[in-house]
Amino acid sequence: MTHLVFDAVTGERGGRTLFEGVSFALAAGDALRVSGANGAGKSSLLRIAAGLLASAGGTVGVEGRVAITDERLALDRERPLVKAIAFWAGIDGGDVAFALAGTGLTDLAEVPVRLLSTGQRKRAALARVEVAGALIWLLDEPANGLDTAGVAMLEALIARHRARGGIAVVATHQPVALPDAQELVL
Ligand SMILES: Nc1ncnc2c1ncn2[C@@H]1O[C@H](COP(=O)(O)OP(=O)(O)OP(=O)(O)O)[C@@H](O)[C@H]1O
Repeated sequence: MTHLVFDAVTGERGGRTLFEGVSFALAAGDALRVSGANGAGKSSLLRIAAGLLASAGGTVGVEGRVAITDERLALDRERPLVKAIAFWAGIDGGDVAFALAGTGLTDLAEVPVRLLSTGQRKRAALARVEVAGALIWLLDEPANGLDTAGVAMLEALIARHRARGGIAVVATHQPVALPDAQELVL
């Protein structure tokens, strides 16, 4: 069964302890909101969950494929958006049209990634996560740069992901509605 479990996890960066004793258990359909001051370690926690950074203590249990978004956009800047997303669909097998529609980007399909606005780039990052078909979404400040409609789109996307058995971990300073989410303050 899909799950993401932290048991007394310690996060360190550059020899400095950012957090310790962090525990939570997420199963299919669950969400976790991670908040905390700048530098508290939210991004580091997501990177530990993704297996990109080693924890300095405790155990992490992951069952299911993981997709992470951070400030970098893992899309080819020179390609039209639809082709850049399709590159990942080619690897991961997702539905490009569905991902673009779900993020409100259908009309921008032919625009090169480098010409997208800040909010459109944020939407494109979500389309890339959607197309990855992963069950565990790790979203780092996904609402930054999104307008009101964009935040509503994000909320709907996460709700749909959870309804089909996905897990969402959302590190955010913004008010993003995550019904029945667990809360973690670092
Ligand atoms: N590669 C690294 N080497 C050493 N220290 C790092 C490295 N990356 C991040 N840090 C430090 O780790 C701390 C936590 O960073 P992190 O990005 O996880 O925090 P955050 O809670 O996501 O912050 P923000 O709200 O500003 O995005 C910061 O003090 C940062 O300077």
